[in-house]
Amino acid sequence: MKLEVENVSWLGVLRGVSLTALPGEVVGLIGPNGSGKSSLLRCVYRRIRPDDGRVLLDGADVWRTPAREVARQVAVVAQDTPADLDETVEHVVALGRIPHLGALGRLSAAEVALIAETMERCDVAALARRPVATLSGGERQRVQLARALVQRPRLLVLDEPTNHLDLRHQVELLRLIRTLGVTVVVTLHDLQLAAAACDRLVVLDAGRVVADGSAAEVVTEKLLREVYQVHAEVAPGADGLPRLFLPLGRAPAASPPL
Ligand SMILES: Nc1ncnc2c1ncn2[C@@H]1O[C@H](COP(=O)(O)OP(=O)(O)OP(=O)(O)O)[C@@H](O)[C@H]1O
Repeated sequence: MKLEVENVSWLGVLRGVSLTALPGEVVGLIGPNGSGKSSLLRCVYRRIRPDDGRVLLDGADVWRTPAREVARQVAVVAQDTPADLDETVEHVVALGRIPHLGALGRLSAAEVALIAETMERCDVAALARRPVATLSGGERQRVQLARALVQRPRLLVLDEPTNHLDLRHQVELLRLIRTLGVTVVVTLHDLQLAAAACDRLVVLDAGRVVADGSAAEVVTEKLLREVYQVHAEVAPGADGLPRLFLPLGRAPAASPPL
């Protein structure tokens, strides 16, 4: 699915934002705290209505499309997804099928199999019978991802999906989203992970797009200095992707103590 954000403004938080995600592209949205990333995602998944501008999914304005139709095509893992704490993991994951259910509201055998397979993929199958309230933050996040994936979306919107995940699960999640073949828009704070995981990066600063391009084009010392106010060294790794060397005030290791 092609996503086009055209000149979107909202409450002074977003100021004329435009971006495009081509079918199957993984687009990373980066920028400092408060720059408008979550607000922009909310406009994309039709949670908030822009004061100006449009969001188009395969050319159709989301606000001229019925909410249920958007819900069938767009899955979201938001930072504020309600947790359904008393429900079991398998119940919460199955909720992802709601936009597709017919009048009887029954899951088909194929849907039950899809739910089981997706729980395996997201490493939550062993937790299936546990109430969500008893899970760790990272486990809950993987449950929300499984719920989004069983929806079989054409556009997947992820707001900081790695923020509770340990290193293994961060790598697995970002690998997984690259294998789905659907369009993905994802916010990430870890610029090195974003560079490795995304086909393209879009940078927001104070509600405006200030850079849009490949990781090598976008993650530069100038960007870190001007947008993040951090003086860091950026050098390409063997794969050509930018590596960040952050000034954390540590001197190089001295000779070992005697
Ligand atoms: N409903 C709202 N009404 C007014 N201001 C809002 C509203 N929602 C968000 N904001 C403000 O808009 C700005 C951008 O918020 P947003 O959550 O989009 O930023 P973000 O880039 O996702 O930040 P973070 O990296 O901290 O998650 C913030 O200053 C926030 O306080």
